[in-house]
Amino acid sequence: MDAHWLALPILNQLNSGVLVLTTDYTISYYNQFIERRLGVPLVEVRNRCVFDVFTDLPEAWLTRKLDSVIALNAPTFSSWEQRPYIVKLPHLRPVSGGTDYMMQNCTMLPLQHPKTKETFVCLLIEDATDVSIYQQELQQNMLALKQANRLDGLTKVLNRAHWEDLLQTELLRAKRYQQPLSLILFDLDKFKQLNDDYGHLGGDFVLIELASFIQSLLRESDYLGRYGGEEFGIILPNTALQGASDVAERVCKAVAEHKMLFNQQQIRATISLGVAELNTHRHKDAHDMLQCADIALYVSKRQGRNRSTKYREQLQDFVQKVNP
Ligand SMILES: Nc1nc2c(ncn2[C@@H]2O[C@H](COP(=O)(O)OP(=O)(O)OP(=O)(O)O)[C@@H](O)[C@H]2O)c(=O)[nH]1
Repeated sequence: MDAHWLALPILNQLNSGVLVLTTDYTISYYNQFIERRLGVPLVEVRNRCVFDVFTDLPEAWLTRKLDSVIALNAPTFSSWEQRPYIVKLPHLRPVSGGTDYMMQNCTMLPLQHPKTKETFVCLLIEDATDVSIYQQELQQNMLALKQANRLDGLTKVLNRAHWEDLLQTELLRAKRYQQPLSLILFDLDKFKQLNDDYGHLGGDFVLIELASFIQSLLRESDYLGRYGGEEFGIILPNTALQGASDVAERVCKAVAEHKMLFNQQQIRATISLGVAELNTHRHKDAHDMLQCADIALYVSKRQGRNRSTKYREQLQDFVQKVNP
């Protein structure tokens, strides 16, 4: 069967762009897919240089590609991920998802006229806008999911699992590069009473408010995490004991002075803190360091709350005496 008569109707119904160029880059043909989007009939631009008609084309890149297709007599492909579009065309999607132009996969094919033997290059342009938008959405959702997995649902600071992983990573890093590393554990004082006075919602409000307030007092390189109910931890990379203790004192004072408003009632809360520095000889993992900070926190509680304590060896004796 002679199939020539099929070509034109099919080319014009095709849901892809077909653009045919001569070897000196003049337009020989484009189908209705391009015509509709460009708004210029083929007869007006036939035999004109493609770079004069599509002024946004990446000329240097495209001539290199076209020349190699002609020279090698082999097709080449460019995906929207490498180059979002070659021929700048609007997409016809009602909801653009932030993309103004049609994302394109483009195959460049060498063609030869059967009679004249003249060489042409055909650019087959597939609309990849939908795929690119789905991929963007997927990436955004994956990112949000990853973030959600790392954050505490109530306070939106790091959750315990992720925070502990970070502590272990920072501990290994500090040991490897012989840098200091400190840790603060803190716990809200008399939080049970606060829950009783203002209800569980009031308690939740205080946790959320203080987590965000304390976060604002820290460096971006410090990691605040929720360790348990009303217990939190701060990892301070590259910080020695005295520096971490200064941070703890500053946070303790700021929290005590911070007024919070819940249901037209003013709430004040205090915290007790324990500070420990990494001892490369004694601490083999994050758990050992946490234990020291916990002892220091315990001492702060025993000594009247609303204060911070630096960990030192003698505190072990203090704990022993109180809890024989
Ligand atoms: N609202 C609220 N309360 C919580 C949450 N997690 C733990 N709590 C409460 O925090 C209180 C902690 O009480 P305790 O462990 O006795 O400590 P405390 O009352 O803070 O006393 P000290 O730590 O000794 O100062 C308990 O009543 C828990 O129910 C939470 O997510 N939201």
